[in-house]
Amino acid sequence: MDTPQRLGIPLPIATGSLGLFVALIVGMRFWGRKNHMPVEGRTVLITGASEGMGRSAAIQLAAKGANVILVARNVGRLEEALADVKAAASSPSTQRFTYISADVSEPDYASAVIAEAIAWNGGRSPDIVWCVAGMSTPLLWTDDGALAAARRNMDVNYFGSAEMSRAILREWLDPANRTGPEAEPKHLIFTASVLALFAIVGYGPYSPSKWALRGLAETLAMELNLYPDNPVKVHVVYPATIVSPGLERENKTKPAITVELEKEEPPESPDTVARRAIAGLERGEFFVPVSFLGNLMRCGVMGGSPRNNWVVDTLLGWLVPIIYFFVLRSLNARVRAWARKHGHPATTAKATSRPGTSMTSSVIRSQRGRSNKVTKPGPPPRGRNPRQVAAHLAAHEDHAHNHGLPDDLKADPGSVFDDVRMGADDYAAAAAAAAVMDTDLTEDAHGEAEAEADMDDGNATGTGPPPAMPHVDLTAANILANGGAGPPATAMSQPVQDQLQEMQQNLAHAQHAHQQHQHPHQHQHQHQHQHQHPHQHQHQHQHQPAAQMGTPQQMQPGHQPMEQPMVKTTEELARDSGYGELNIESALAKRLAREPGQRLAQQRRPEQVLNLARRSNVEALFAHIAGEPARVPCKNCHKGHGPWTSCIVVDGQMCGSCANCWFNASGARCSFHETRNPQGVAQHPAILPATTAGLAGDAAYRFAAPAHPLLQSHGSAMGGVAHSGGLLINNPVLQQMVNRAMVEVRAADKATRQLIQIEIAAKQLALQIVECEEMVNSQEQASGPVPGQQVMGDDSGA
Ligand SMILES: NC(=O)C1=CN([C@@H]2O[C@H](COP(=O)(O)OP(=O)(O)OC[C@H]3O[C@@H](n4cnc5c(N)ncnc54)[C@H](OP(=O)(O)O)[C@@H]3O)[C@@H](O)[C@H]2O)C=CC1
Ligand SMILES: CCCCCCCCCCCCCCCC(=O)[C@@H](N)CO
Repeated sequence: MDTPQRLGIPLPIATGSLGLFVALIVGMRFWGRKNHMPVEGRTVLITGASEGMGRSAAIQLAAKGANVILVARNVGRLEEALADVKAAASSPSTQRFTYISADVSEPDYASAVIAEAIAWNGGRSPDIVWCVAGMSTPLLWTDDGALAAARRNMDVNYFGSAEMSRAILREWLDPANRTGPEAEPKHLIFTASVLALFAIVGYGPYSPSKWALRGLAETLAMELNLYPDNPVKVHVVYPATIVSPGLERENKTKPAITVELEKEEPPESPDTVARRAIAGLERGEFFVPVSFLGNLMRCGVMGGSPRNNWVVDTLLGWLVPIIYFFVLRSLNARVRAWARKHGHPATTAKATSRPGTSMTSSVIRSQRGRSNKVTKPGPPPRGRNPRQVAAHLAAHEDHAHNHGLPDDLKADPGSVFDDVRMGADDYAAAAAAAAVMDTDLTEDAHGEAEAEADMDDGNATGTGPPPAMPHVDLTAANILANGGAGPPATAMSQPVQDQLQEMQQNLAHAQHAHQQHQHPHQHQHQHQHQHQHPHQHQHQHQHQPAAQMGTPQQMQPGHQPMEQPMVKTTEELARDSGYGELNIESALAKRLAREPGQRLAQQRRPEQVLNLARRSNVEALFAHIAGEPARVPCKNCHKGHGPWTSCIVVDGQMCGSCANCWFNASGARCSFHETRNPQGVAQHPAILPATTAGLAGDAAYRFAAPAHPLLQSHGSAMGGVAHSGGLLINNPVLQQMVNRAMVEVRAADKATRQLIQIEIAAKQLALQIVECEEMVNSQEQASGPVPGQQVMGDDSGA
């Protein structure tokens, strides 16, 4: 009775409530003895089964005759746990055990896990799924990293279980898997915490994830009534403190006041908690508390929750407010007393186990490369008043997820991508910080690798390698620009634009074969394409000599074996770009001339004749062909200066300037050059790490062949025009573009890849919409509306 007294509950009330509780529980025993969750011969899948309560549950269920599938990330620990589970089996000859390594915080992890489990289980889904995997990062809400920790806790605790529950329910509830209402129900078990019922200071990053879980579980408890022929029972376990490896980890960031208050609920061993939880599950409870206080808390929050027992729950429910009357007064008084004694939490970081400094260093440590808005300003200077410090921390962190994009857009459209990337960096750093909290503080050798893995998963939510979708830098934007009355096209876009224009014109022509009013230039395209085999296809861009593709021979890489990479040297591409004999004199020019070229040089003003007698201008030309595109163009290129259409840099060359600014001016005006430090180029955040090596023999070209969705969508937009297939794919410019994209994507880290994908998706959407608009417009412009059927007819006739 020590606890209630410390909580300020008068003894009579404490004994009274306990007596009532015990009487009711004892009473319960008489009218509910059936085992509602037999496990013998059933298959149980448990996430978070390699340590702590999950591991104990796995062992105990094995001892009751279950087949068990353990899920966690770390294979070494899974193997150890698996051995323990096997050793506990009641009939080792018939029971089967396995593990699956998976990270529950990965989006879409669960369906693969369930598929693997079903395959292992002879085609049958597990009968019981218990989501135990979880983590906790206790922090005061204004502590550094609390928001990042909250996201991470949500990803693991809530989404980890949410995804799993969805994957298994889609199996269980499949009409094909009907068992009828009388069949033994499946069991879906969530693991929350008493902190989902009763909040205490310091669990801001954690409690909501468990509250969310409860919200989901109760929703499902009702939703499952929709499937009387696929009976499934939902349960939620509400442990209090479990003495587990997880507890050790969370204690490293736990505020001292939290440590103090949670002493009210005595810690239990994982085995005890698992045993009580299984007992509750066998009693058929929805709401599975595993301690006295846990049960009281449960009765205090019932609301519309399913009842374990209407009589007990109702009576205790009446009692709990009276208990809370004392408990809450006591707890809050203690927190206030704590504050009086220890002062503002921000100033007591050093004196206690508060994580202030270590958290900050975690963030810095796990950060890669550039500084960002989370880490840049560093810890607040000492000597500020505590309120300012707290305000600083809070404002600072909120800012990280709160960019004023519209304003930025107004100020400088070119900065949008940069800004978005900064946002992602912030998130990456935040996730990294959380990841470090999650695992890096563990003592074992896995820590580092896990932190890395976690960090990656924070950076990039996608699973597996990114699809082989090239980053079509700028191209789609230019197509868009071309589609509307937009700004003039820039890098690499003109040939693509032309191709698309041709295709659209072909389409238009097919639709309106007798249309008279044609621009001569367009007309020419049409006549050229109309009856030609795609590989003989040749186009003449009179307005764009610099972008000439060279001879028809060069335009037909499709005739080469696909495995053979088509890589030209920079010098060859310079020639292909329309620059004749060049004096290659300087060392840089000589070196670049031999390097694999990345692109054709396209002039902003095609008619302009460049002075290539100047040695550095040849360097600039070669650099433009051989270099890497700057992530964000320099100010000059952004404004449209310089001879060529894109901003290209060569790592460590041209004093850091881009090729355009090197031309004629030796880089003097280039904003990359401002530091006058050649090394600065590679470090400039706007520039990707340059990786020009290794294109020869690169499989890049093979990836060029499977049509990029962008191209496919145009192919299909052709609506059946015969030669749409080979049109774009055989274009060397496109192949260069794909090769370059390969280089860029290989060099990109996960966060950048995600952004690349987002960018692509955004552009594709835009493209689709604009094309759709154009299609509609062109149909309207034609001699009256043309019904779709007729168009098809015309096509097939063409
Ligand atoms: N300890 C406590 O005081 C309390 C804990 N709880 C909850 O009870 C459950 C068990 O806690 P506890 O016994 O402390 O567990 P531990 O923290 O000791 O063990 C966690 C288990 O989950 C696995 N896991 C963690 N993160 C992931 C992930 N991202 N993907 C897959 N598996 C993961 C771990 O393996 P690996 O790291 O290899 O992936 C390990 O097997 C958790 O949900 C926890 O939130 C509730 C109340 C109190
Ligand atoms: C009628 C109700 C009376 C209420 C008394 C309140 C006493 C406070 C006990 C708080 C216990 C906190 C355990 C945290 C477990 C957990 O989930 C973390 N370890 C995270 O892993």
